[in-house]
Amino acid sequence: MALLVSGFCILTVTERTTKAKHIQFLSGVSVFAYWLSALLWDFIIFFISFCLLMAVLKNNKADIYVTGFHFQETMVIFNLYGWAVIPFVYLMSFLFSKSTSAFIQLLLLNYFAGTVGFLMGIALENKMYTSMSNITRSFLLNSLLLLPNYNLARCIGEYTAIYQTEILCNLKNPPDFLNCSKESNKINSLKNIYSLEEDMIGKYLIAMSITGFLFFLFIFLGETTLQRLRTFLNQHVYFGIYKQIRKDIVSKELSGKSEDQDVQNERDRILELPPQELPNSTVLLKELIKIYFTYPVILAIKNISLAIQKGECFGLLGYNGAGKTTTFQILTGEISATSGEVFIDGFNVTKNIVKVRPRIGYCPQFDALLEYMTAREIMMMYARVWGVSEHQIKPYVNKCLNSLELEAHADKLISTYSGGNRRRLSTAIALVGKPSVIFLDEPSTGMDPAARRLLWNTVTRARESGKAIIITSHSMEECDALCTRLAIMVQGKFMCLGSPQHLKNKFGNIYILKAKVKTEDKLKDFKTFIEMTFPGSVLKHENQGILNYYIPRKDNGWGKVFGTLEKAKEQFDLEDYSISQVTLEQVFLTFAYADETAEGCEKQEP
Ligand SMILES: Nc1ncnc2c1ncn2[C@@H]1O[C@H](COP(=O)(O)OP(=O)(O)OP(=O)(O)O)[C@@H](O)[C@H]1O
Repeated sequence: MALLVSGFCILTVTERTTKAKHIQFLSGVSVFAYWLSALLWDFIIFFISFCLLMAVLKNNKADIYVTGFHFQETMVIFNLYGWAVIPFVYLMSFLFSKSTSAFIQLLLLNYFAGTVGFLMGIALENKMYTSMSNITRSFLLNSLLLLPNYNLARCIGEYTAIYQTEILCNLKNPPDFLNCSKESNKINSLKNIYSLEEDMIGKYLIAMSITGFLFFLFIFLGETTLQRLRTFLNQHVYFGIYKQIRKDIVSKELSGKSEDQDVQNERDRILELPPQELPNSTVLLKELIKIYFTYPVILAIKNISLAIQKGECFGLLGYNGAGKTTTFQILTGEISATSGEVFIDGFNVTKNIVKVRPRIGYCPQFDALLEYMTAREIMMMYARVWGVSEHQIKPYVNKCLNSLELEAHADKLISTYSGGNRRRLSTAIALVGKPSVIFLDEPSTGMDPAARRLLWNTVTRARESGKAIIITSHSMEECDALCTRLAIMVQGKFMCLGSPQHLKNKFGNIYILKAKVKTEDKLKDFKTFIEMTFPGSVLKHENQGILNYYIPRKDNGWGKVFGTLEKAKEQFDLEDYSISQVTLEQVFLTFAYADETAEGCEKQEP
């Protein structure tokens, strides 16, 4: 039994750690429905296993458990055990982050609760521990009642003892060690088997009925109230203490003031908004701070403010550890902010998460997929959860699968998918239903160029249909292609904000010149020519006659640069040349420099 029931933790741990549960909540599944359906399903498995066990007992002529009314009694014991132990395993599974270790440790716990617990219970009842006070003894005995496997073992133990005695007392010559007249009296009043008397199973059955309900209640409270308690502690206790003892860091790092004019303008605009206008943006972050109170304390988000409207695709760029995923986790209600407010479609994420969840589509950084389903099945499940009507589900799912060219893999198990196909499917799930905001955390990781283009088209179509999209990516090409606005995050702060073109114009105050000189003897002259004609130009790279220059834009228009290079082409025997504007990647790299050189750093313009 311990082996069977401990297995029920595998899915709950997997779905929690892979975030598949979070995605289901975002799709509109209520906490109650999620756990109740898990309980019902596992109970069906448990019941089938119980029936098989009964068949084995019957086959082995273990009549005291199966024949006549005994079958009903065995059924009551096992069903109440199932009712208690399944929520118990679910509750315990919250302590683990790996399904395999959860399974092994719960297996040991359940096994020893049933064996060692059983022996302990008997020893305590028989007052073998003479030095123990009665209070301690009854405390330990009552504590053991919290363990479903202990209750099962005691029920089976008492039950077997009663009926075994009955059989022996009915023999012609009952054994002498049994006081059969007394035992028969007890057995004759069969109703007593459920009584609360000692040697009867009543109290264990009651314990299982109550604990099953309590465990389920704790799970429900853990999913709802615990999150609120954690938020309260973070916002009012830990942050309050931190503000007192680290005033210097709070005033320097968390003030929210920015060196960058665009970031500061956005912040001022949001702070000046009257409270009744705050909910008008599709996504609004107001003075958002997230601190992880670990050792050492991590300032993951340092007071950022941002408003995103319908039809916008906003890119959140930054190096590993900049705070992008943390921002997403707060926006989707997975974790709470330490300070500040976040609104989605006018609803405060912290205070009204139930209303916020169905407005969000989320493709997390690591695929939150249920490996044992096919793409079609999982899409149908989410479509159903989103409320797509039953007769439309099939065409709807086909359309979604087609849009990311997944139909060829639609009926294969997800566990057999390649990394790129998993990302495609995760993105398709984020787009299911009618979310007004879609969060895509590095959606194109591992995709081939064709799949990436397909993704871009799908995202652009979603944006044009009026959804707000927030995307993180390490591909600057992708951000350039998709984003209407973007921000570069460094160590939890926005360092710049605006459209890709605006940022290129603002920070890319250089041209990039690539030229190939045919003959070696003209190379030196060409270099001197460039340095004289464009003072301040820098030779970034040289290889086999190919020169790569950064030319300052100041006083040098496109016309002047092209005109000069056209003349130089003949004069210095250039095989070819190209002039381009700075790329988004180069803008991004300037902030990398800032990230590496200083904490809470300022940007270095190229
Ligand atoms: N659960 C956590 N506990 C403690 N610190 C955390 C936790 N999650 C994130 N951090 C820290 O917060 C900071 C921001 O992390 P985050 O995952 O948001 O970065 P990111 O920009 O998404 O990085 P990547 O591009 O690698 O995904 C990092 O310093 C990280 O170590």
